[in-house]
Amino acid sequence: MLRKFHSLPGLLAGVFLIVLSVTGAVLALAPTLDRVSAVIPASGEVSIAELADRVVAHYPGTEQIVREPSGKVIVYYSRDGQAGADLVNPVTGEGTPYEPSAFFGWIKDLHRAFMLDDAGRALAGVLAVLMVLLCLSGIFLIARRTGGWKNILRPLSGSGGKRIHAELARFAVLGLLLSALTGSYMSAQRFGLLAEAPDTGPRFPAEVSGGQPSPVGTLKALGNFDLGELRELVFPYPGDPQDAYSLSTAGGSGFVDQATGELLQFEPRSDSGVLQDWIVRLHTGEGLWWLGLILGAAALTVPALSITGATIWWQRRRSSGQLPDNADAAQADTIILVGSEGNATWGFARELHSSLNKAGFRVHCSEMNALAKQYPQASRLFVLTSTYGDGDAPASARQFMARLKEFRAEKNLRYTVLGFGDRQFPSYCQFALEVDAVLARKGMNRLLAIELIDRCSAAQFSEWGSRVGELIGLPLLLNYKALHPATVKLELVERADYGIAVQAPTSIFRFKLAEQGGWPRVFPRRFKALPPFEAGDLVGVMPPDGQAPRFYSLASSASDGIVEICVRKQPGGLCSGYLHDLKPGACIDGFIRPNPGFRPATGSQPVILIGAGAGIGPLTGFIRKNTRRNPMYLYWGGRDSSSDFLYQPELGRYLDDHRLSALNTAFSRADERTYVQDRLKQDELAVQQMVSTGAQILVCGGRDMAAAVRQVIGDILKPLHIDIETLRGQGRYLEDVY
Ligand SMILES: Cc1cc2nc3c(=O)[nH]c(=O)nc-3n(C[C@H](O)[C@H](O)[C@H](O)COP(=O)(O)O)c2cc1C
Repeated sequence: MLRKFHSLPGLLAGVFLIVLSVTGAVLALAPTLDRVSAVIPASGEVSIAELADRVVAHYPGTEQIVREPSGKVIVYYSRDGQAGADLVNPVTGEGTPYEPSAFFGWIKDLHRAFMLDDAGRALAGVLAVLMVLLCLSGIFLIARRTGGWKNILRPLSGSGGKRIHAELARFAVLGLLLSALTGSYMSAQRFGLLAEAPDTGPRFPAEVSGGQPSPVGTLKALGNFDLGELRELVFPYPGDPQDAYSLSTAGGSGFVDQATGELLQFEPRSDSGVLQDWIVRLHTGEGLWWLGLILGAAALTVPALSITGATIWWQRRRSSGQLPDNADAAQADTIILVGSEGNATWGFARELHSSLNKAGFRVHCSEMNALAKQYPQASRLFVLTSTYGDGDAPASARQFMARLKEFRAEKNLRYTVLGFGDRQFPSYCQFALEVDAVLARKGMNRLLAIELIDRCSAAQFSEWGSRVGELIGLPLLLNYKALHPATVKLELVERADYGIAVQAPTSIFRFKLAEQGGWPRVFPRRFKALPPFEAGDLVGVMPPDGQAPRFYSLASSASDGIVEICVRKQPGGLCSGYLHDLKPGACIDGFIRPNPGFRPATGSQPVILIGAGAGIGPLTGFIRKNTRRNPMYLYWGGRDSSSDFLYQPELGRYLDDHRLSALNTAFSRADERTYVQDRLKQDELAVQQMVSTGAQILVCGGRDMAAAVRQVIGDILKPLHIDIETLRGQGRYLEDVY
C-alpha cells in the first residue's frame, strides 16, 4: 500500500515534476550569483542615512532605494522627466544600469506556472503537494528498507536502479521536502486557501513638522539603522513639506520626518509577516545563498529519481506479471498470495488465477507482502510460496509474517498452502511449511492440506489442481508451461582445476559469449545477448537432458567480459558433473538471473566476506570490483592449501594493491585442522569492532558452514547487544547458501 501510495503520484506527475525541479535548480543559483556580484559592506559599516546620502549625491532625482535579500542595492530615480533604475555600490554611491535577467525571468515563469497563468500556478501547487506526499512516503520506505528509523543512514544493500533511487532519495529528501512544503504553502496562499499576512503597514502620521527638509544624510532615524536592515526607503514627494520618508526594514516599517529626522509611527513586523518572509526565503534561498545551493542540488536529483522510479515500477509490474482481470481485494471471493524470489512461482500463480477466473470466480492475486488486513468477501485463500536461502522467506514474502499479526480472517475463509522448492535442500519448502503452521495457529481452517512441488514440476501442480477442483466442485485443469528466459550459448574458454587430491574437485570456469549466428550477428547492439550482471548474480545452466536449470553464483561482472563461476563436483550431481566434463571450446546454454539481495553495500564501512569451498567465487568477484579500496576482509575455508586454495594468486595481488585488506584462511585437512568459524572466533575483538562501526557481513558457501558461521557470529555479537536478525533487517548480514 505504502509503495503504491509512493509510486502512483510519482508516475502521474513525473514529467511536470522534472520541469519544476530543473527550473527550481536553475533558480536556486540566482541567490549565489546575486551574492557574488553584490558589494556588501560589513555590518555597522554603512547606515541607511550614509547610503541615502551617497546615492542622492549621484542621483539627485532619487525616488526609492531598495535593498534585495541578496544584498543588491537598487536606486529608482527620475532624470530629465525619464524614470531609471541603477544598481548601486553602497560604499561609493555610484551605479550601473540595472537590468533584471530576462533568462531568470523566463525560468521563473516556467517554474511558477508552466507559462499557463492561473491554471499553471494551480498545477504547480498540486505538484508541490504531490511532492510532499512522495517525500513522506519515500522516507517511510527508506526506513522500512534499512530496518527502522535509527538505521536510516546505514549503507543500503541492493543494486542497479533500486539502489540509485534509494541513495539519491536519501541524499535529497530533506531539501525536496522543504521546497515542496514551502511551495505548497505559497500556492495555498495564492489561491486563498491560507490567509496571507496583511500588507497594510502603519498609517501615514497625522502630524509632520512641515519644516525645511534637512539633507537625508543628517536624518537621525535613518542614521540609527544599519544598511543590512534596509528593505526599502521611499523618498518624499519633492517640494511637499507635508510628506515624509517611508521606511521599511527587516524589523518593521514607519515614516521619517524630512525636517526633524524623527521616526514616526514605526510598527514592528507582524508574526504572520515574519513567517511569510521565512517561507519565501526557505523556498527560494533568497538571502541564504548556501541554502539555495542545497535546494538546487536536491532538485537536480528529481529527473534521476523520476527515471529510476518509473523503471522500478515497470520492472515490478512486469515481474509480478500484472494479471489481467485481477479482482479488487475487497470484492474477491478467491485470494491467491504469492511468495517468490526468482519469479518462477508467479508462473504457477498466473495459471491458477486464469483457470479460476475462467470458471467464474472473482480472483485477487498479489504478493504475500501485500497481505490485506482482511478479505471481507473471500472464502478461499491460496498461498503459493517458494523457499529461499536456507529455509527462508523469498523476497515477496519477507513481510508476510509481520503483516499476519494484523490480519483478521473471516470465519468462512479456508486456506491451502502450496510450497515450491527443491528436494536437494534440507530445508525443503521450509517457509511454506511455516506459513501453513502459522495460519493454522491463527485458527483458520484448511481447504486442503499443504502440498509441496519439487523443482517446478508441472505434473505435480496439475495433480494438485485436480484435487482442488474436486473440493470446489468443478474440474480445474492446470496446464503450467515453464517459461525460462531465453538462453544464450556460452563457450568455455578456460578452466582451473583444484582439490582433486583432497576429494573436493572444484573448478573455476570462464565462459565467453559464443559466436552468435543470424540477426544478433547483423545487429549486435540491438540483440544484446546478456543483460548486465554483477558478481553475486546467478547464471542458470541448462543441463543436457532438458531438466530444470541449475543456478550458480557468478564470480565476474559484465564489465569483466567473461562469465565466471566456481563449481564443486557433487557426488552424483547432474549439472556439476556435466560442467566438470567440459573441455575448453565446448558450449553450454545459460541465462542470467539477478540476485540483488547479495551485494556488498557501497560506502566506506568495512565489509566482512566469509566463505568456504566454491563459495569463494562471488566473494572474489566483490574484491575484484573493490577499486575504491574500501576495507574488505576475507575469511575463507578450504581443505588443503596445496590442493584447493582457490584464487590464491589473484587474492595475493588484491592484498598487494589493497583491494583486499586482510585474508584469513582455514584448512580442515592441514596439520592444525581449522575451519573458517575458528578464524572468526580468533578475531572476535576485530569483528566486534568492525560491526560496531557499521560493517556488513556476506556469507557464501554450503549450508553447514553457514550455520556454523551464524552460530559463531551470534556469540561474537552478544556483548554488542546486536543479533543476526537485526543485522539482516538492516541488510548487513547477507547469505548466499546452497
Ligand atoms: C539460492 C537458492 C536457495 C534456495 N533455498 C531453498 C531452500 O532452502 N529450500 C527449498 O526447498 N528450496 C530452495 N531453493 C529452491 C527454490 O525454492 C525453487 O527453485 C523455487 O521453485 C523458486 O521459486 P521462485 O523463483 O518463485 O522463487 C533455493 C533456490 C536458490 C536459487
